[in-house]
Amino acid sequence: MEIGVSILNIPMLSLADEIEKLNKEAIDYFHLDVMDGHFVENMTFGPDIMKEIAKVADKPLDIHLMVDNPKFFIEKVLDIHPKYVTVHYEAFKTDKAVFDVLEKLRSAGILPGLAVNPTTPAEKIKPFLSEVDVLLQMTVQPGFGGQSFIEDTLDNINQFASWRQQYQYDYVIEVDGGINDETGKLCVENGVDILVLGSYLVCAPNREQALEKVRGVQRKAGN
Ligand SMILES: O=C(CO)[C@@H](O)[C@H](O)COP(=O)(O)O
Repeated sequence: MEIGVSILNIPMLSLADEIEKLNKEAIDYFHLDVMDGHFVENMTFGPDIMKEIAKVADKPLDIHLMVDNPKFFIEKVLDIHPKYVTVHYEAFKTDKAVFDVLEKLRSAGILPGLAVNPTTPAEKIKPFLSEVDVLLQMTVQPGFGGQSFIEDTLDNINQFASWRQQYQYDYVIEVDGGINDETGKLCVENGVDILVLGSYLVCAPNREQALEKVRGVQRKAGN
């Protein structure tokens, strides 16, 4: 099990300091939520800020594009070499457009991811599973941090885990939204590999303890 930290709930003006602090914590990725105010009703940052983040972050970047026009952003982040770039299934009008963008990422040396909103049935994602390295199941409606985990999303998670086994796919399953030690445990028990921690970690009075709680639970479960 790996841990990404979503920086969405960090005040923008303290981003550099907070990233420096988070560099010292036992996390595996910085999860960057890019929002354009169209695909979701919130706006965050664009390529220039991500380039600044890349200069201070010493963990791999996991970019989550909650935008209508992912191609625009992809072109502009190639030179910061993120590990993953994840686009939303719901942002595309045709399956071909989804395949094209996943291929574009792979040919640029970036591991392609597909994100799924809580209400999107797993069946819709099935055609793309052989082409993705990360399957990001949103466990809240995307747009804002601090929401509660939607338990119904466990159905999709189970389905993705079972198809992975059945068809020998090798994508990792990531969850994002409302993740804490308890919901994280539930997710890992259902086949999740990467937990994105947002407000649970960023707003914790003691981040090390908060992380230890999540890692401790997983250790007991043997993951
Ligand atoms: O992408 C999103 C929300 O759209 C997430 O990354 C949240 O930022 C996670 O924050 P918490 O729900 O854990 O507070």
